[in-house]
Amino acid sequence: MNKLILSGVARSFGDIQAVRDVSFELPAGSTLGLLGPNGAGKTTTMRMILGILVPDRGTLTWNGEPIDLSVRRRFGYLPEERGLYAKMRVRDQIAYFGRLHGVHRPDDRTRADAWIELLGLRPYADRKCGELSKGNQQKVQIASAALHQPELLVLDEPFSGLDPVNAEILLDALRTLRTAGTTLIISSHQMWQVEELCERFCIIASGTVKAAGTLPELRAQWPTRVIEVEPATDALRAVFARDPLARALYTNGRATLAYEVPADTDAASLLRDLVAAGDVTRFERVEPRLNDIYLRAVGPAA
Ligand SMILES: Nc1ncnc2c1ncn2[C@@H]1O[C@H](COP(=O)(O)OP(=O)(O)OP(=O)(O)O)[C@@H](O)[C@H]1O
Repeated sequence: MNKLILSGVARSFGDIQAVRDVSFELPAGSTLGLLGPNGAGKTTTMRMILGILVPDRGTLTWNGEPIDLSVRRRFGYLPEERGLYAKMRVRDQIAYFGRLHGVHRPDDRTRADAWIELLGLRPYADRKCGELSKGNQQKVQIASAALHQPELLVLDEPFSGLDPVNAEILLDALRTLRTAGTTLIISSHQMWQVEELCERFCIIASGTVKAAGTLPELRAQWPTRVIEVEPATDALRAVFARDPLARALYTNGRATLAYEVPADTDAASLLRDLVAAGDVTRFERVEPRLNDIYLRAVGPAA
């Protein structure tokens, strides 16, 4: 099966160990959310996947081949530091980056126009890139990275700086790529967008993998249960307070109590105790969200 494999990858810069030990496998056609606090080593990992940085240790392969220049030409990259030719016009710029990756004329312009439509850039197509807002420049750069229909598209913080409408437009474009079978690696601090888009997640902190897998796999490793109860009264809070292992979580606009309880808690007897203590309008065992899993996985590194 075609896939990306990172095995024991490490990279330092002088005394700084940016990536200590990262291993994961990503089947071709799937979508990976690469998560981690600032300085975790995400960009360094992405640069090694793209063959821009050489690892000090470990191996990286795409469909069994080492990632050399010929493989790298089939990849696309939105780097963290954005860079466009300020004086070039939007359509020309997107087409130019496509040609650099082997898209011939007139396909370059046809594809550029399709991306301009997809990302809502039509009003800016003939404007110079330097005249566009930061968010629109970012969309131009995403189109430039994707024009040659890369096998693997790596996007470093693609949602940062986009307003909610543009973030939704980008999310739609990425869903289209996903449906077309493009393998996607996305680093982001925007949890709900990553949760919505990605099938797999790799959470790294201090250059090592803290948790990896699909959301059901990550949830299966979650050691406790989360219980939500309404209304949020002191009488119901007091029931949880009797269990020294119960820990209060969020309160959803103060209407809901959410507690983490040990996995072997007897939910039926907990519900009986709550009903005996007060009026319970809702009692639900909820699955932890990606954000909860992230916070637990990165721990003090966050
Ligand atoms: N070229 C470099 N020279 C020296 N140190 C570097 C270099 N690139 C990265 N680092 C250091 O390596 C560590 C990991 O950086 P990296 O950019 O990979 O993290 P990140 O997870 O992408 O962070 P962020 O979310 O803030 O973008 C940091 O301590 C960073 O300062």
